[in-house]
Amino acid sequence: MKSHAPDPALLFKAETLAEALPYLQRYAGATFVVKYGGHAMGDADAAEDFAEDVVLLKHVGINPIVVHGGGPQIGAALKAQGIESRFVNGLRVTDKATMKVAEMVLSGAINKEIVSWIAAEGGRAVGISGKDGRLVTVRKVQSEDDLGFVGEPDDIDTRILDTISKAGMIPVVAPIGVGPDGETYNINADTMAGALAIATGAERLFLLTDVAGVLDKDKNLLSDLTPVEIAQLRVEGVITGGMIPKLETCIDAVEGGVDAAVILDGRVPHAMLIEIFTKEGAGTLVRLA
Ligand SMILES: Nc1ncnc2c1ncn2[C@@H]1O[C@H](COP(=O)(O)OP(=O)(O)O)[C@@H](O)[C@H]1O
Ligand SMILES: CC(=O)N[C@@H](CCC(=O)OP(=O)(O)O)C(=O)O
Repeated sequence: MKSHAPDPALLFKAETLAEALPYLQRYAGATFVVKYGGHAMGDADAAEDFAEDVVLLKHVGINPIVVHGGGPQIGAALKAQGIESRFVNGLRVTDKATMKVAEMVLSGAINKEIVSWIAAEGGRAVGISGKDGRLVTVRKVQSEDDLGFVGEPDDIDTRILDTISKAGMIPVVAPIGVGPDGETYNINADTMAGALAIATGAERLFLLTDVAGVLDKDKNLLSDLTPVEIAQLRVEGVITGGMIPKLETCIDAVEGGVDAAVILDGRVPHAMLIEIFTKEGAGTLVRLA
């Protein structure tokens, strides 16, 4: 197990711990929702750094809530079983057989793996999905093509999250919800994280992915964006693919009361701490203005 003593020189760009202290204490009591994407879960070192960061946040009085993805891992498991996957607007068409595999991968494998990483760093995590404690009740996503068991959060009951956080533990949530009649639904992990950030009154939403943040047409990092600027980038065709729903989630979050949403590279060591505790920051920060 690594030491949790923060290295002020490395992490906080401060000369002394005293200089770093105001940064550390600034967010005490706040809730941060951290979405760890399937693409960001690269190697073991990245996972260890991620878990270490989450544990450190808890140590300094922040309530981290982890929401994880697992798209590539679900894809691999489906392929191994000879089940074809199809996406419509970035959402996986989910029939009963696909849902079974997705739940096995998300709730059974990835969720518990993240709980183990956090335990290895000295933290206490509780792995759940949106079904537990009826955390997330969904409505079926309506689309021209029937997407099957794909849901979007309709009603969120945060009591289970509050209970876990207040007990000094870290909730780790798989992007699965319960339908009105108790059926299991697949939810896009970004959407799930955004909805939980709004429902918990989170101060920050972090979306950890596999790029440095939002890049402009010359591939330079855009460090700050407003919803108006995002709309402009979409018109210019600079934002495509998976970045579109990601930024829509950020806009929904900040319009829903989250102070800022940040897209950053989960493969970079301690990217989240650098963003939170240094003046330079990391990734792309989305704010209302
Ligand atoms: N302007 C842009 N800046 C950065 N990434 C972009 C941009 N436009 C599209 N992308 C794509 O969005 C991807 C991130 O979305 P996605 O693959 O859905 O992430 P995740 O699996 O982590 O949720 C990047 O890897 C990149 O290929
Ligand atoms: C409905 C839907 O598409 N659900 C996603 C849930 C996982 C996810 O979103 O994972 P990433 O963040 O790693 O992409 C899926 O089945 O892939």
